[in-house]
Amino acid sequence: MRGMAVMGFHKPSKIQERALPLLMHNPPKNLIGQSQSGTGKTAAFTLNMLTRIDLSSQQPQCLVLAPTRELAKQISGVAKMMGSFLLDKGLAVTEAVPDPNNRNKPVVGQIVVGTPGTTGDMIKRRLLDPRGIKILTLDEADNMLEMGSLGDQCKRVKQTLPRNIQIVLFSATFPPKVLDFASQFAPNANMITLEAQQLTVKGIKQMYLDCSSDEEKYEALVKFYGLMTIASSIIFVKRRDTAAEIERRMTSEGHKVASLTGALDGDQRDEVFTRFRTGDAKVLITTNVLARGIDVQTVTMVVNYDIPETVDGKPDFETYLHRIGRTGRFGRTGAALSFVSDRKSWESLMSICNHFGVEPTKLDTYVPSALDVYFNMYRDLILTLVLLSEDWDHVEKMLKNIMRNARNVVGPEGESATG
Ligand SMILES: Nc1ncnc2c1ncn2[C@@H]1O[C@H](COP(=O)(O)OP(=O)(O)OP(=O)(O)O)[C@@H](O)[C@H]1O
Repeated sequence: MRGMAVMGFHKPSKIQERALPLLMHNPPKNLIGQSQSGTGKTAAFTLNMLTRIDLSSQQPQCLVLAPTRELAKQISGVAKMMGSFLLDKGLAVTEAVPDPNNRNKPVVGQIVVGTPGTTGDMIKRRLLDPRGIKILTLDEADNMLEMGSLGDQCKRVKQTLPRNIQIVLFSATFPPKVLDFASQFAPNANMITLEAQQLTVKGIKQMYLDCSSDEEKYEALVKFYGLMTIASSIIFVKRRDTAAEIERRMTSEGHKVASLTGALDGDQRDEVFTRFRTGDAKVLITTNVLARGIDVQTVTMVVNYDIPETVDGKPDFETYLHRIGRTGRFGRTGAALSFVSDRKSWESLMSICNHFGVEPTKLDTYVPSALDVYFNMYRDLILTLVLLSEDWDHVEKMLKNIMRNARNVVGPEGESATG
């Protein structure tokens, strides 16, 4: 309770209120829990672990698996913060993520948070003793149980754990086909699921820019960032080479950007992500690798530079929801801007918006005069950010920037018109 108070949690969210009694009930029962992005699922499963561990032993007792190192580290950070008043009583939280400097170091600590490949490898090499584990939690569980390497790795890890442990699965999305797997992985579980219509993205202002080519997309993106100062934002692309190209162009325009893709090694990823989390770089360019779970509260804008698609080229509803869920967290405001450049990407976006019952606002890229850039192309965005922002210092800075830009483009009349 003291840990939560320090974190500023004064009352539980809906999912916490529903999940906690089910999770903490004795004898322990499995749980499959679904709730919107950014509603505090991490705190729910962390509290369950902190309540159930035996601090007199350093043996691993709770294992959390997450799809990426960034998310595993974030969860371990939450556990350490929420358990900060237990640290002097022997609480230890350890990460099981790739670390070439500590490849042979045994994992101790009641709570272990890892990625499935590395965790499995450590168990195999007897660096992590699975015999005392009593809770297995999968965050982003639908992704973790998908067919393929993540799903296989999770199953393998589970086979090494004692039987009759509590299994907890959380995600914002559980597509029907994965829900079947999930019920096998966590048998007889209590279920908290959302109806399709409850899974909304309506709290986030959604807009799109219709470009005629890839080149126009680049230009529009760079122009967009040239005019706006956004607190922090994430640009999602499909391919690593697009991320590199955007990074190059934006850097040459003087923006401080960070680019994080699977092409980087672990240390580089940590460094890039820290730059973004601390606000040193305001723009993060990334692929779907960071679409899920990441919680950076200053993110007010998500850009879908490429519309998310499944491997077979269909619109990817779940990924869209997870991506835009990086903003608007825990009731905050946020905006999402998607780029389309041909019929296919436009149809994909419309199909996604239709699926979630939202109508995105079209922003105009036609530039008849410099002033129209402000009043047409950016009107909706400016209004959204100005009207909904909670951070008035940021709004003031943004307005000053808009006025300065207007003056640069059209002279003093721009400033008075913008004013
Ligand atoms: N009871 C609470 N009161 C205030 N803030 C909270 C509370 N619970 C969680 N939060 C905050 O809400 C934010 C989102 O929480 P969290 O990252 O756990 O969301 P999530 O549901 O796991 O989202 P996602 O589906 O994107 O992974 C965090 O910054 C967290 O600190």
